[in-house]
Amino acid sequence: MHGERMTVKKSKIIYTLTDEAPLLATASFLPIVEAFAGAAGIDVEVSDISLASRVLATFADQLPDDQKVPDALSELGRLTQNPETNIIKLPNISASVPQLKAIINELQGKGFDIPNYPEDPQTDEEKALQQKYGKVLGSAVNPVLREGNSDRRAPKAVKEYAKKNPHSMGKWSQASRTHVSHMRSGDFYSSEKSLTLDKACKVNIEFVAKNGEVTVLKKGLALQEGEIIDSMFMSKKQLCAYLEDEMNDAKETGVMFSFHVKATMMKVSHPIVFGHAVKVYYKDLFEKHGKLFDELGVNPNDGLSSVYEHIEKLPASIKEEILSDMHACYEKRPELAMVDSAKGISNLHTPNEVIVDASMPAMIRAGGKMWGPDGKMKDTKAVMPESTFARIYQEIINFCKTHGEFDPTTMGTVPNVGLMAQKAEEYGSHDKTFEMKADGSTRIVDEEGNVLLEMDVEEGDIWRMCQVKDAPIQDWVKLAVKRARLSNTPAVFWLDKYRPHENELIKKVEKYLKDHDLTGVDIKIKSQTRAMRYTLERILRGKDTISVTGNILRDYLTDLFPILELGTSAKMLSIVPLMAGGGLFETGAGGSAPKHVKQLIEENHLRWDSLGEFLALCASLEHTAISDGNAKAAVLAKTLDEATAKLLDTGKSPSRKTGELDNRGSHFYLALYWAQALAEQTEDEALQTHFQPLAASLTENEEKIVGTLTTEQWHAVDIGGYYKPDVDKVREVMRPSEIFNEALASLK
Ligand SMILES: NC(=O)C1=CN([C@@H]2O[C@H](COP(=O)(O)OP(=O)(O)OC[C@H]3O[C@@H](n4cnc5c(N)ncnc54)[C@H](OP(=O)(O)O)[C@@H]3O)[C@@H](O)[C@H]2O)C=CC1
Ligand SMILES: O=C(O)CCC(=O)C(=O)O
Ligand SMILES: [Mg+2]
Repeated sequence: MHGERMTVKKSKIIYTLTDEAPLLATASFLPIVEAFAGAAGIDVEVSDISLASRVLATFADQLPDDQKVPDALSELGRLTQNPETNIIKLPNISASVPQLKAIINELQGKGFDIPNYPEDPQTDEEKALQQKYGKVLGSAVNPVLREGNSDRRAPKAVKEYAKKNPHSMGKWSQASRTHVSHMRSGDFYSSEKSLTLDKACKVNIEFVAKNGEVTVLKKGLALQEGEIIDSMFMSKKQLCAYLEDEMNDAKETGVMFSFHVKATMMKVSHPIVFGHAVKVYYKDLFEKHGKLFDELGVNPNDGLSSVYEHIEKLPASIKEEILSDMHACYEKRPELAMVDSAKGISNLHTPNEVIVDASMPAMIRAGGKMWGPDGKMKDTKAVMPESTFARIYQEIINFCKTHGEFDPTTMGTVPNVGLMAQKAEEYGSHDKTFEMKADGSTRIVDEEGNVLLEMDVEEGDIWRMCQVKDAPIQDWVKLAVKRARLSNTPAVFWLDKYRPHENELIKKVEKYLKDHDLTGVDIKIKSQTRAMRYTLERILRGKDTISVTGNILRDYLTDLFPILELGTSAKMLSIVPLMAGGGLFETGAGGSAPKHVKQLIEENHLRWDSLGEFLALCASLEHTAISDGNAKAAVLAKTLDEATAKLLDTGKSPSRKTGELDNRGSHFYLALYWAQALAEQTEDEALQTHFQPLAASLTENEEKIVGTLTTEQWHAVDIGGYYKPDVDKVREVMRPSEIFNEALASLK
């Protein structure tokens, strides 16, 4: 033997089941993945990390056996530490409280005996329950799985396609009144303090009241040597004064008001900020009915929807008075940007419908406009209280006003290398974020009693601690150098030396860059506004620039540039090389597109584009080929790449319009082109023979299959639920072509 026989390990890819549009798309695409991957000896295992599954897993101990659900997310989290792990991760809902209440309602209606969410817990039992539900709230999935830094980019074929087939871009006028507003003091940026630990230690987070009484907010937090920690707060007083000023300014100057936060991902701090915006906008309403609202359990952090929800139970006359007082606010306040102007749903309705990473780029792509209450697109004052990152948007708006909108046929591309691993920076601050109950000071104290960081705070301030470990920073610098070298593209670290946290980061970046051979690579460090300006000057000239950023800018920039360059961030390749050696392949850089579900249910058309899934699958197969020595997987990856390019070239991506090719149709074409490419290649004869019958039958039946997939549209369909749709009903809707289904089944 002498090791001559090549041993091929059994390979496995884990495919996640998530929510909304991507879950529906999976019902159609997963059978294709299973059929094709099976030919290379790859098992495709599913892992249900949907919001529904996560809620049910939380209460597994109190559900009957036939309703118990395993804790798939924790298991996946454990697997990220295993070098053999290969996960394809689709976008999932990061739930706000109103969404959590809606899903609890749906699950209870389906016979799952789970408790209501205690919004205002009084007893210890209710407090424990709120904590339990807290684990599924907000961005509860991504931080668990992202045990590596982020590499997001537009693949060459996708960028070329966008250049040849540009999406529409709204016109930017120099007379546009759109601008970004942020706090000038009293925000996290203004108060931030930061340091790098010279030795490992354990710390407590403490609040010291004016009378000297100490409350431990968090106990025994273990920190590593070389870790950067920060302490910062946002002043409630200054935030509310700022919001009042900005609303008055918008009213006086006749510009619309829009509010952009990330209440889903920044699940503790931003709902509070959002709640202040609601209370300030509807100040008269809350002043007059505040006591009643408190009794009813209205929570402004859940948006105006909470007022609507709770006044339902009131007698008609009181309800009408409240609604009339609510409408009176609109007379005094500026127009609000809308989510759905037909239904009167505004930007302040719920905290999850306007999410900054997607909302600002969509506005910039539309020429600086958002929908107004009258259903018309208008200029807006985009309010983003926290100044740390808001300034990049003003910079790009200035640029668009001067140079006009970007031209997708000529503009360069901006890939991103993002610091993300091990819950880096603000992203991991949720369990260290506190709303201050009184005036006093907060401090981070080590076990020897040394105060590491301390600051004075007032009642209502939002204080938080962030941390970033040293190993992820080293890995991030390495990834940046690697991407710069492999793509022969300049890389810019977007770091601001006047921000204490980033000043600490700069020291480490400068140190760790020395570990690499930098000959021939162009690496710079620039403050955020300068980095933005530099990158935009280059984009305009068709030049590419890698942005190397911290976690929040990773999120912002990987929607911003793709939406301008490609029309959507769904077309991004989104790789997370896990630090333990495995691979996490995310599909696109966007979310779960709730609007798409509505169109499917009403008109049986799913406009979700699975290009992100195709790209992730290809990268996952390439990873399998290398890590498992699976040569067939390499052939599958190569042919999938060809099929994806052909799908783009032949215009078989889903259309937005009902009656035209949709998600299901585009999956058919991917399968057809992939089978044809496999049947034609000669690198692996067994695969060639295996796929020839499928290629022949799909080619022969193209018209019939596509006919079924498109003519069935235009009528309402029932999928038996929103958060936990019925599996059989979804299958029926998403896989309507028997001929296609049988052809795939015959491959096994
Ligand atoms: N990786 C993850 O898990 C992420 C999850 N999220 C979560 O997703 C949900 C929705 O977030 P939201 O901010 O609305 O952002 P989305 O990215 O879901 O939606 C914004 C818009 O982008 C377009 N879009 C996104 N993906 C696709 C796709 N595959 N094909 C075609 N168009 C696409 C759609 O435009 P149009 O309607 O014009 O067709 C959509 O309405 C939230 O619960 C959020 O927390 C958000 C980001 C990442
Ligand atoms: O985790 C989330 O809530 C959103 C993640 C996101 O928007 C991103 O990674 O781009
Ligand atoms: Mg994002």
